[in-house]
Amino acid sequence: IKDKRVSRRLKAIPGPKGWPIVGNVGLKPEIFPKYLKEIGDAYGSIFQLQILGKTFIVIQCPRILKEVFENDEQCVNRPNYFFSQNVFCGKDLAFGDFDEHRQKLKELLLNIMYKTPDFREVTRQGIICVMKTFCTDIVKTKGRNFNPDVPMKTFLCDCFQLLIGKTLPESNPDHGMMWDLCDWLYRLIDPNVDSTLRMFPFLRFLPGKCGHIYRKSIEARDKVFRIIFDEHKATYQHGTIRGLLDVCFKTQMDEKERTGCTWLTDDYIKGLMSDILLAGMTELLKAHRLYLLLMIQHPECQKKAQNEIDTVLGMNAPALEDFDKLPYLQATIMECLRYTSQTPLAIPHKCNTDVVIDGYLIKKDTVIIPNLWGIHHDDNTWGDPWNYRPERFLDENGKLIPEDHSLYKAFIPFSIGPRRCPGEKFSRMRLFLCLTTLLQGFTFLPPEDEQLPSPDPRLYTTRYPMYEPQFECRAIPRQILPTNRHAQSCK
Ligand code: HEM
Repeated sequence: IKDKRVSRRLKAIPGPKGWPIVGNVGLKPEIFPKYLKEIGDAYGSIFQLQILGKTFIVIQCPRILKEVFENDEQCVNRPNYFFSQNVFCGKDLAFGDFDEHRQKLKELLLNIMYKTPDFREVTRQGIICVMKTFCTDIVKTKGRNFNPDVPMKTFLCDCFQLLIGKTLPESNPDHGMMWDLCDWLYRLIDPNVDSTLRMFPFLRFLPGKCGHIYRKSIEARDKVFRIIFDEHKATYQHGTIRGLLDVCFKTQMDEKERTGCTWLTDDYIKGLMSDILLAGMTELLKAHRLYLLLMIQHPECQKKAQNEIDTVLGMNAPALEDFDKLPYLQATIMECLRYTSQTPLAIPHKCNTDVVIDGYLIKKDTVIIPNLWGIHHDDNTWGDPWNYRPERFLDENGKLIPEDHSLYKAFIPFSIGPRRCPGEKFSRMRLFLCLTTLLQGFTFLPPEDEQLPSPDPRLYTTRYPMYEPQFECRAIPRQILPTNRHAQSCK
């Protein structure tokens, strides 16, 4: 906004008054989204915080968020992250500015995931195969207490399938290496660690917590790059597509052949691969885990979903064509994503230009925090936001509400705009197939002689990026495991 007169007429963004110089630095970060929601309830659905001279704008209204995020040009960048620059050479998709290369990278990922029929089929077959192993693992627990994270982590390792077209057998000592990488990177992303290293980058070479986390992350990264990336690239044969990495290699080589050089360097491919591991595997793990917890805490919802599955599918394994035939099941998944809001503050955005919203001026380079958690628990929109109630997503005929329904518009677990999650459709497809299969085969019960944690999102320890409660449970087989009408071969 160059014209000073216009800029003066704009309102000042409200927000809590902070201390001189340090600003609102004393915020209680333990349950940060909840705390932000409380500030929003007092100051409005767009407000500002000042922290050490920097302005942060928090938005917790879907309409305003749409206006700000859906414009391709105004708010698609990211704040600086130490880990992105230093672990991924600033070339990963999720934590860098949305420049020309990242736009192409995202388009490439979306094309591979959703527009390549062969790839879709490989993914679908992969899910069906690992589901079989997953169910067998659960049967082995024989109704005793077990931590669902254990089989789930093995089962989600099939993100290998997405990347390289095969899964590493459980017996392979490198089977768990991706979880190692995710664990270390999540510690590094923690704002306390990331901002300390951004301010004092030399700490990464010194003993102490930050340096230790950084070095462990690099070690885990190098192992994954060596075993997945390097080995796969060395065995790539032009024309043969085994998974997402091969599509990237093909694009890289085709462009090199055509023009003599390519923007799609190995660093970009490695960055993309890491995003898929970090964003994909951990988010899916959280979603599956929380869904099971909710089903155990709400046995009436579990029963209703099972009845629907029995009526519609009987003993047949679910297929994607069954999506619309199981509205209640869909509603339980949507309500889980709303209620838990497992990615509570999404990934912060940064304005690439001055933006005027609702009469407020937001200056270029201001960081915008979308409080999805706050949006999903707004009393005015949802009425009873703290109840897990799948029926809210159904109409009077038991059908899923249409996408233009006001509740659907306020339901944004994958965020919105050009930077929305590219894994949305993939995740919804996966959650549908996996959770349907699980409820078809098993009834999930609380553990014996142990307390089940509450699924109430107001109680989560929100050490960023939110580690929800871990728990043990029991699973009782309901019937012989579903017969598979679709998988041709599960090697
Ligand atoms: C239940 C599962 C998931 C949830 C709730 C979720 C949620 C989100 C959210 C809220 C964002 C931030 C969007 C923004 O900045 O406005 C995001 C970004 C992202 N997600 Fe997901 N996600 C899930 C699964 C996945 C999966 C399976 C993949 C991988 C295939 C994935 C890949 C990504 C990537 C690459 C980004 C960064 C996009 C960009 O910066 O342009 N996510 N996700």
